[in-house]
Amino acid sequence: MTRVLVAFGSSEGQTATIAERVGDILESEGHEPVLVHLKHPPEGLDVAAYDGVIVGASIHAGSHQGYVTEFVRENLEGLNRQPSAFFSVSLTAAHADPAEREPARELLEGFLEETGWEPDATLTVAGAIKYSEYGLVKRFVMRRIARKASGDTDTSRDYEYTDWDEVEAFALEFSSQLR
Ligand SMILES: Cc1cc2nc3c(=O)[nH]c(=O)nc-3n(C[C@H](O)[C@H](O)[C@H](O)COP(=O)(O)O)c2cc1C
Repeated sequence: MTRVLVAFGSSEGQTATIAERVGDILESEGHEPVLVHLKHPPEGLDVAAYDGVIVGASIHAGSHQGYVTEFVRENLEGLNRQPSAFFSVSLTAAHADPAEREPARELLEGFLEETGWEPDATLTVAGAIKYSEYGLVKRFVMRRIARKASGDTDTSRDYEYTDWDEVEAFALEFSSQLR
């Protein structure tokens, strides 16, 4: 059985939910997924102990979580040696207009350039707005971002934009490369 590390950063939980879905798909394909939140990685986490690695991170104020960048930098050699994939979660990826989604792709490419990582597959995927879970400042910031990206500014409810078919296709494609 192939062991796959699904390591992620998540500030409000949507990337964690996506990582769980990726894990479920890998499991249904006969692999053994191991999910790790990189904010609290287990001691001695070693990518060499796995047959493949998928990393996920979300974008806040134009950057992915710093602790994910750090993880990729520290494990660069191992990541570039084995099957690996990266998915980036953002609100920019929720734009209906492909041209408006481009900055999400640019941030993903910038992350890879900055770290030197060359994953086999990448995905930019739309996240969520969880107004009900934000404090006052975050709600204000998010409402401004949402006005531009999705137009969903009713702070009395939450919104999920993630395209689960896209997530499933990404996980299945990676799974097929592990055989
Ligand atoms: C304070 C804040 C800042 C954000 N900044 C950006 C941003 O600069 N660009 C973007 O595309 N999305 C931005 N987002 C949207 C998040 O990427 C989106 O909500 C995502 O689902 C968060 O994933 P997480 O729940 O795993 O942290 C921001 C969200 C918050 C709450």
